[in-house]
Amino acid sequence: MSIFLYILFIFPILLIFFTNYLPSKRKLPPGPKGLPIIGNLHQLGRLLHSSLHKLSLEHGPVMLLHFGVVPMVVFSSKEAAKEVLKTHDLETCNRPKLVANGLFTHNFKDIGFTQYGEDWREMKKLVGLSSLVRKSKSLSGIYIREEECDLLVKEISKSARTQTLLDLRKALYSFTAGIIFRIAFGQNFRECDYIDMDRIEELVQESETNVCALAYTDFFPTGLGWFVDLVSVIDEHFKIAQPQDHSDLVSAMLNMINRPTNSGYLNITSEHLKAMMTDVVLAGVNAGVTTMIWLMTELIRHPRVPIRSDVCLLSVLCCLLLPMTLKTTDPDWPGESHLTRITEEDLEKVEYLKLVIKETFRLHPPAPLLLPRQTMSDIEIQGYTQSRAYHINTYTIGRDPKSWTNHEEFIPERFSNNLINYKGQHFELLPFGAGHRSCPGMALGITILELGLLNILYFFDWSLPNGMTIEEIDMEEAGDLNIAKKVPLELVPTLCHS
Ligand code: HEM
Repeated sequence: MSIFLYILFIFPILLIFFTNYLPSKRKLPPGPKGLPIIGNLHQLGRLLHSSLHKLSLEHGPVMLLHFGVVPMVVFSSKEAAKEVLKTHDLETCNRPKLVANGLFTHNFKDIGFTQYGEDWREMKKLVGLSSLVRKSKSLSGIYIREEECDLLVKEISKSARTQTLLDLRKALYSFTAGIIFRIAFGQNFRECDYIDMDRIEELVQESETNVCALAYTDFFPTGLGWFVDLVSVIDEHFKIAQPQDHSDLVSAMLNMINRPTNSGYLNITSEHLKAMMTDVVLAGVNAGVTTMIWLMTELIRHPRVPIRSDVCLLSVLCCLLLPMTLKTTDPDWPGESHLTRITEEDLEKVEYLKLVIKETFRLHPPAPLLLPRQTMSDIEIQGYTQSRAYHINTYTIGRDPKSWTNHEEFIPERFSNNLINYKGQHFELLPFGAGHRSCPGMALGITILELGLLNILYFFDWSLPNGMTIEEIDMEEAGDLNIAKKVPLELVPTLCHS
């Protein structure tokens, strides 16, 4: 019995103690002193990125902490991020198996949390390069986005006509989820009764919290029945008798069952499907909506020169440049009989919007710590030996005074005279990460973001509810992986084009 106890409890504790707390020959990064067993957990608040930001100001851009017994290095400078994500890309593209090892998404059958290897490569290809991109670039993808833009504009014009408050997040959520569901799963949630759209936002938040809280339950309840009825989605794909059509993700995955890969056969199971759908909904919908809300909040907070005049200029530019393409008799369409539909080509004409998006990403990266990574072999970063799990704090990097003047201010023009973009080559701005584990949905994510924003800025003027001042806008953050505005952004839209 005592040997059993030793093996089960005492031996692992001693092992952790010796490996983590006793002096090591390696040069380890500095960091706040922790307590036995709980490590630095007592120094971390509700918002992890914000706690790490404060700690890094004290301990430097490479910092070692212990999340309980798990050692974690946090990189908070663009130089460290560059070294780790560029120089050591392949060695550092694994995901750590965190505390609740094995409890993560469907036994690591998803993309985001799975280990580097053949399965991951095949799954990532599916989201990043093949079906999703093909579909999103195809005519049907463009058509889906146009339809969803129309629905968004009509929904908002109802509030504009009655001058009632609108919870912008709700409208943008159904716009974004509408596009992602139709492109990724081939399902229009408005037309099928097995997708509970009213609960989807709530459930996405809930599942994200579960991932982060490392709850000792199954993170994503089996069957995904609470979210989307997977069996119905698959049935629907067979029912439509379209075995040749691999244009959406589910069709493409069904097509991959038992397809040979470089290392034998990739057995796509229903676990893979569930995990992939969870990834796409969590990663694809939330980050975009969060960014649109932060951007609108910042625009409302900055009505003065130079921001205000530039936002006006944006509208003026839109008026001048966007073509009046169609006529409509639709009574719900804002304005008179002309339907000025924003097309995807118009996105190239509104340069200022792109600057505003970059500035929003800088100050409010939707996933400020990216997803955690782990080195696959010992490497040296910024003079320290590194063979541990690590986070990159893009929140701190986006506010680093060495990279940004007036770093706390919202100034989109800072991007007008430089080439910094968010595609993973400039390590001071990493909203999509960089390297092998960067976001495969970036192109689609950006298109949805720009389209949604241009539609709501072009057709409507936005104001705060009666009596509310800019100073009263609450900027508190909430969330775990995805950091959103805590208090809903409720605004009154007014039609501005007829
Ligand atoms: C504005 C929109 C989006 C933002 C800001 C965003 C951001 C991110 C970030 C920061 C990561 C972690 C990257 C890293 O650790 O280096 C990520 C990963 C991921 N994203 Fe996105 N994302 C967006 C849209 C999308 C969309 C539309 C999809 C799919 C339809 C998607 C699918 C994924 C997946 C599957 C991963 C995991 C990749 C891996 O681990 O290999 N994302 N995203």
